[in-house]
Amino acid sequence: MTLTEIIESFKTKLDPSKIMNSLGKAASFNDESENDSEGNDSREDLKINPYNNSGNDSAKSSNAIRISKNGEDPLIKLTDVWKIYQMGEVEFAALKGINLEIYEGEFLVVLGPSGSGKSTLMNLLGCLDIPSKGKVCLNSKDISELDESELALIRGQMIGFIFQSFNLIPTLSTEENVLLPLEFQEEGRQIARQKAAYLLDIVGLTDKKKNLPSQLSGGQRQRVAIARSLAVNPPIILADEPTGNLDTKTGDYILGFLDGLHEREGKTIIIVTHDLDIVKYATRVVYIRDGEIEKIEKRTKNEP
Ligand SMILES: Nc1ncnc2c1ncn2[C@@H]1O[C@H](COP(=O)(O)OP(=O)(O)OP(=O)(O)O)[C@@H](O)[C@H]1O
Repeated sequence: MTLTEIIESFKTKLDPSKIMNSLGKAASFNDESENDSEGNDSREDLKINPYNNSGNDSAKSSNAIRISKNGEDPLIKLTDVWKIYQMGEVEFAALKGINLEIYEGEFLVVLGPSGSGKSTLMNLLGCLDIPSKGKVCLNSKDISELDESELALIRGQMIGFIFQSFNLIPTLSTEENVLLPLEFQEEGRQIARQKAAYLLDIVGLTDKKKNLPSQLSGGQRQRVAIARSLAVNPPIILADEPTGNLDTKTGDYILGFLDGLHEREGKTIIIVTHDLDIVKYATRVVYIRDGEIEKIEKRTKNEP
C-alpha cells in the first residue's frame, strides 16, 4: 500500500454537526456568534456538508481506518524509544526506552509533571521529530525511514495538531488560518472555503471569520485551532495541553468537543497534559515521569 493509499483509507465523512447535536449545540460554543450578518454568505455553504462531497466520501471511507491487516495492529507503536538532547558536551535523555502501542479509536491521555517528557513524546507521536534510538511506527511504517516530504505528508493528512499556545498565524484571519492546511489539497478553492465555513460554524465562530487571532479571546483562538486541526479530516488528533491557557468553563467546552469527535467520528485522540481533570475523558492513561512510563491504566469514560 502506498503512503497516499494509507492516508486515503483513513478518511471518515467528518460530520461534526452530529457531534455538536450530541453535545447540545446551544450549550457549546455558540455563546456569542449566531447573529452576525457577516456570516450570511458562508451559511449558504453550510447547506451541504463539504466533507460528504469530497473524495472522503468514497467507497474507500466505508473501510475507514481498517487498514491494518487484521484490524488489531496498533496505529502508532513506539519500541524502546529514546530521545537524547545534546547540549554542548552534555547529553540529556528526555525519553528513556518508551514502549507504547496506541490503537485506532482510543482517547489516550499522557499525564505527567512538568519536565517529564510529554512534549518530547508528542513531537515523536506527531512525526515532528524522530527518536535518537528506537522505533516509532505509524501503521507499521517506521517513520525514521521516511524522508522529510513523506513526513510532511503524514503530518498534513493524518494528524491534526492542537497546542496550548494555539499556534495560529498572527497575520492571517480566522478563516485564513483554517484554510491553511487545505492549501495543500488538490481540491479547488471553493470547496476549501466551504469546508472552512462549515468548520467555523461548528466551532461557533462564523461571525469572527475576518478577525485576526489578536482580536479573539483565548477560548476563541483554541476553537480556531480546533477547526484548523479538522480541516483535512485527519484520523488522529494530537493535543498538547489544549486547555492550558483557558478558564475551566472554556476548557470543558474544548474537551467536550474533542470527546464528541472521539465518540461520534471515531477519531483517535491523544492528549498530553499535567491536568488530572482530563483523565475522565480517557479510555487509557499513560503516566510518564522522568522520561519513563510509570504505569498505564485502562479506563471507562466518565468514571471518577
Ligand atoms: N531542545 C532541548 N534541549 C535540551 N533539553 C531539552 C530540550 N527540550 C526539552 N528538554 C528537556 O527535556 C525534558 C522534557 O521536556 P518536555 O518539554 O518534553 O517536558 P514536558 O513534560 O512537556 O514539560 P512541561 O509540562 O513543562 O511542558 C526537560 O527536562 C527539558 O528541560
